[in-house]
Amino acid sequence: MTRQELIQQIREKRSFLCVGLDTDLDKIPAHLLQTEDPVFEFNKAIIDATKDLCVAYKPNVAFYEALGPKGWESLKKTIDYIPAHCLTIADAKRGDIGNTSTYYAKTFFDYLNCDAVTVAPYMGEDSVTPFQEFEGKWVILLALTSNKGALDFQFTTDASGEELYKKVLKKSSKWGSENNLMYVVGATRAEGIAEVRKIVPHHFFLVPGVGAQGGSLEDVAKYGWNDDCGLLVNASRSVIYASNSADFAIEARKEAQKLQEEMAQILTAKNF
Ligand SMILES: O=c1ccn([C@@H]2O[C@H](COP(=O)(O)O)[C@@H](O)[C@H]2O)c(=O)[nH]1
Repeated sequence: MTRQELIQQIREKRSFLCVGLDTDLDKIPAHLLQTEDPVFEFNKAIIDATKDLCVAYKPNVAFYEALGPKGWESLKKTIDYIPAHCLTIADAKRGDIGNTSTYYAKTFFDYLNCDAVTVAPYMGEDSVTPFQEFEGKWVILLALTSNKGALDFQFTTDASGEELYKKVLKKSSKWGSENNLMYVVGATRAEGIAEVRKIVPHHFFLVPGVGAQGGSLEDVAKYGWNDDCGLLVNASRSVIYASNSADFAIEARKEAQKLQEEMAQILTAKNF
């Protein structure tokens, strides 16, 4: 999906919601465990219930890999099931020496046919650019993460007082363009979102941390907005585990709809 197509979807659906598919066998309704592929059955019901309310889905690969070959099968079936009008993000946080990164990229872009993959920048340019050689695909680079451990490295400063995450942004923004590179910026770091936006005014941000982690959608929009919206706000647990009974998809839809309605108000207030 191109940047223009993504922007068009945001305009039409009045939403910049990404639904996170962190599908956990211990949390899904018990009746699904009797089916051939509980993970896929759960995801299918969530996708059917929310596909008009969101512009992206983000399966977190860890939840699938932990199940071995069966998990990979569920992941592939899920990605194939996501409609083409939604961006498909593999949250895999990969990155290695160049030839290995190429094979990670082949896995997520060629084999699984995802639109985007999350990549960790720690190993530098040659670990990231192999992902960018895939036409029409996106790298979503970890910039300022939502977790407590972000303080361990990302906020450390050099002699000039500049934080590491700012260096990552300045350098990595030269490796791609706003048409193939986005950044992960945590919703739990409202003041940081504004700083990131100053350094990369045109790129899209994937923003986890609204919902279960307590980030504020209002603050994300206040500090992260750009002329093209520039935001994909992810919610995983607060949407997909709204209920663990037979009504789970109905309740997931209600949670997604609350977020979509708040997003529609923001988009309208911004004359978008
Ligand atoms: O900084 C980051 C980067 C990635 N994540 C991922 O996003 C979702 C958030 O799930 P919730 O249930 O909505 O909290 C999850 O897959 C994380 O691994 C993040 O939270 N923060």
